[in-house]
Amino acid sequence: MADRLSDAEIDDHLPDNWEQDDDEIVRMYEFDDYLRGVNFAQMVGEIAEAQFHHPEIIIRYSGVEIRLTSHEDGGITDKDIEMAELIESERNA
Ligand SMILES: C[C@H](O)[C@H](O)[C@H]1CNC2=NC(N)=NC(=O)C2=N1
Repeated sequence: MADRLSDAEIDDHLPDNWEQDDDEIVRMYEFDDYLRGVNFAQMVGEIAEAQFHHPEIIIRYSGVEIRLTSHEDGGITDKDIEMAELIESERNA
């Protein structure tokens, strides 16, 4: 079990371009090519499997939305922040 973060802690630790939406953290990654978005979703899935912490991945024509929460802990934890940071690192690699 991980401790849920306070709104202030979340705000302090959210990577740029990520937002809090109730008990999730959310980021939309825009792509001008649908299959680049699909490939990005695959990469996110591989990170999720490695971390054993799984986001909701919504693939749209305009881009890919990533939504993270810690289901077992009932809210946002360090695991979600770490996943967001890992996804950002891969996206910017
Ligand atoms: C049994 C439980 O599903 C697993 O421990 C993992 C799998 N991936 C998970 N992913 C997320 N986002 N939250 C979880 O609580 C979680 N739990």
